[in-house]
Amino acid sequence: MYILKGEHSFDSAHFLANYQGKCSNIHGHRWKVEVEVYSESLIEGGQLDGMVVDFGDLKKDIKDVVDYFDHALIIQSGTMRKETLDSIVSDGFKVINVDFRPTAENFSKHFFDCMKERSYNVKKVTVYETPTNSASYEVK
Ligand SMILES: Nc1nc2c(c(=O)[nH]1)N=C([C@H](O)[C@H](O)COP(=O)(O)OP(=O)(O)OP(=O)(O)O)CN2
Ligand SMILES: [Zn+2]
Repeated sequence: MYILKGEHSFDSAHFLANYQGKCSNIHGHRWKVEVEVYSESLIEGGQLDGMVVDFGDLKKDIKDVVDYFDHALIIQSGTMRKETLDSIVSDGFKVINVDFRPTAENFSKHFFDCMKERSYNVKKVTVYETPTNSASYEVK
């Protein structure tokens, strides 16, 4: 099996609601997202001869799905008081509501699904919250 890997990073803030500890506070990360796609065969003929997919196309699609979250405050829907949320939004800050707790684990599944929607055979997605903390979602 052939496996290709691409990565892209984004900077954003989040907090973990209902968490006892410092991560319940709004804080930021440079999240690194690694995406692995697979194929049993290679394209034959033409410009893509000998490739699973052009690295350039893979890179662009990873960047598209990842950059959506760049320089934003990511909030699990329903975990911030409406008044607080309304103030932040009306002051012009970029807020993204997600329907999952914004953990590295949930982001790895989220980006896995995003790349699958773009028709990639996704093998594994790894999300680094810090250089030493990461979570992966993969198919066996
Ligand atoms: N399994 C998970 N555990 C935690 C997650 C997560 O996504 N999955 N996330 C957090 C927090 O978001 C937090 O930012 C991580 O903090 P921490 O583990 O403290 O990491 P640091 O490297 O910043 O720790 P320092 O001790 O400050 O260097 C928590 N857990
Ligand atoms: Zn965090």
